[in-house]
Amino acid sequence: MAAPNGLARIDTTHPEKKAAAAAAKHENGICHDDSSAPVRAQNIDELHSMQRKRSAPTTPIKDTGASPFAVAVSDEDRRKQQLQSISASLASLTRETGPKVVRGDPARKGEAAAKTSAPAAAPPPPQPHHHHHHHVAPTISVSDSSLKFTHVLYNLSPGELYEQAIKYEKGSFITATGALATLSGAKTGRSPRDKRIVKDEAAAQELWWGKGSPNIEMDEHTFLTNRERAVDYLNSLDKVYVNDQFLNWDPENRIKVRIISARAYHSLFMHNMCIRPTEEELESFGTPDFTIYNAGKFPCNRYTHYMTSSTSVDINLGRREMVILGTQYAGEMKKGLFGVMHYLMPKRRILSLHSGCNMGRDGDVALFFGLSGTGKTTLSTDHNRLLIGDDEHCWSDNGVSNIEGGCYAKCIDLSREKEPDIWNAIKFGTVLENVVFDEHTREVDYTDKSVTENTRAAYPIEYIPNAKIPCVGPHPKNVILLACDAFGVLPPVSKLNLAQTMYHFISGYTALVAGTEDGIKEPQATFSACFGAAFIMLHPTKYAAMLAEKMQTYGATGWLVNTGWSGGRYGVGKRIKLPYTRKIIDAIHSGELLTANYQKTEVFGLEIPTAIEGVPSEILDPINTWTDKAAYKETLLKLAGLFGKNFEVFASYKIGEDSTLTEEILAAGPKV
Ligand SMILES: Nc1ncnc2c1ncn2[C@@H]1O[C@H](COP(=O)(O)OP(=O)(O)OP(=O)(O)O)[C@@H](O)[C@H]1O
Ligand SMILES: O=C([O-])CC(=O)C(=O)O
Ligand SMILES: [Ca+2]
Ligand SMILES: [Mn+2]
Repeated sequence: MAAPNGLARIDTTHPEKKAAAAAAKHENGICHDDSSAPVRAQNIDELHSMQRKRSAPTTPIKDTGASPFAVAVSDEDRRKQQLQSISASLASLTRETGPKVVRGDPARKGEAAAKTSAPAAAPPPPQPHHHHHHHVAPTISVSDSSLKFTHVLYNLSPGELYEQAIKYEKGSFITATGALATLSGAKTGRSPRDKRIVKDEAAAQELWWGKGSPNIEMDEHTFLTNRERAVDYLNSLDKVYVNDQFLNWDPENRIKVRIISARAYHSLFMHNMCIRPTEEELESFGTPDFTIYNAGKFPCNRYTHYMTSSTSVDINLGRREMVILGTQYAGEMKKGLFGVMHYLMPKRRILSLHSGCNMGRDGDVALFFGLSGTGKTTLSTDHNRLLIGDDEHCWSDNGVSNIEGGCYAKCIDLSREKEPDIWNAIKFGTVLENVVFDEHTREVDYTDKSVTENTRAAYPIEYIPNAKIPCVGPHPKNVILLACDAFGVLPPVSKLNLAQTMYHFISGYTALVAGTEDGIKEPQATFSACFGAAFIMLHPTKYAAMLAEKMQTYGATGWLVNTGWSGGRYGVGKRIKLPYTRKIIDAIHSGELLTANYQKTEVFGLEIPTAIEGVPSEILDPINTWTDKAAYKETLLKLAGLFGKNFEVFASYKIGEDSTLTEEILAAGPKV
């Protein structure tokens, strides 16, 4: 119906005639797009309200006990209980009641919010007190904060969190593949030097303190000061995000966690990283076992005792709480909870592990230990195997279980070819931290380190196509210790006996390359006990003894894999090609390496295979790849010296009940 000048003609036909004409056309078997019925809304507001269907009301809580007096709780009562529980979490310790909390976005006035307003909550539940302070907190029953409502955005969906982030948080964008690009602010890695643990009587006895320990003490009063600062900050906001989720896929040892945060970015990160409850599980969630107050946008007060910077990450095991001030790096929450698991699980005789974990189709499980950036996520995400988890696991009498519900992959230099499963997981729902992208196309440039080298993607584990859900498996067959050796002298793979496995597990060697830990930019040899000294709570020998016992009981084999330099040290040689490392790992899984021929290296006394399918044999012994043999020997001895020096502090400890094993472990180190 084009006019002679080529422009569409304005149609002046009466709508009724038009409908009749359309019907006639339809009869001819031709359907035109002007034939659909018009929208039924009377105005734009009504149209908009039609777009969003109200979520179906959740079913009442079913009483699981067999009590004949059990009464079903109504949806309204359940919501009220939830809000009261959140108000109790947010309660100031110096006022009588928690804040008035209300569900919903303050920007959506007059909608759901007004209807669900909760009465001010009951005082917070009594907490175990280990100390008596001479400081008696004043009771302020009336304050401005008790006059205002705190809006609670409770367990929002990724779509809702995207909208919140994009609307309210600068630096939030949707990338070309649908991920949410975010900025974590000034901190782009964890701040281990700003971590504090409350040293109450129980903690003083149970935890590892002193030289080498990551646990820097704080007193209860200082913790409460920081907690109050965080709670007051959170309550001063228009709205807070609350996540109620789980940790640990082992149903008998599941922990309920609540995360209260100021940013949609943090809420989406934890939505991805923790285990997501079903509707039903959420209904009976009740009181959390552990609560995080993430006030990371707000600094700590440097005049507060124990504060050495404006960042403070404080864990109080007695109160089962963690407070974050002065850092918005989201990994702090995930690793804070990991520390808590390192305390709670060993109490139940369960070993917590900083490791990745996957399983072959025949049920053979492998653990991948290693410090940050050594390849836990990269190597446990293996297209030929089922992924149980990439970073945090438990090993109990029943087998292994993932602690988390998501993965946290490094993205620097990420490529579709080398890491296809991680590449494809970066889609809608995934949080992409600190990456750089094209302003217009929104294509991410994974090689760009302008913001940080520690760029990260956090995605739910089911974004990996061969994830094993539920994330549990049988006892491990192989225990792979990953080290990224920037000195280039450790062999690409060695088979370890039990004593050597323990020696290297306790040593926890790598050379940090990227800045996961704030402040570290240049490569540097690092020893971190149990491949995670920053997260362990007890003395390393406690975890080592448990690992030795489990490996012995279940007949697991230990391996040391160098995912670092070959052909010379950092600056001279190159990082071992990922496809070669994958071939090595394949040969461990398949059993090929168990029956290979071995030779023993000097100094470290490591058993190295002479050939591996798909790997050039000359790289298997590092000396072959160095042109300067004298420099090789010198570097080898230097590293051996560093190992020896690091191990000195462990020489006086006994590992397990078995003193023979302890002696064997001490003898399993390099000979200088
Ligand atoms: N030969 C190799 N083996 C393993 N990873 C390699 C190798 N060469 C390069 N890489 C790169 O090293 C990085 C390993 O990071 P990965 O995310 O697996 O660390 P991680 O051990 O999971 O650390 P974190 O505990 O911090 O999450 C990836 O960016 C990977 O592409
Ligand atoms: O915790 C982080 O920031 C990332 C990580 O997995 C680690 O450092 O081990
Ligand atoms: Ca990882
Ligand atoms: Mn990690």
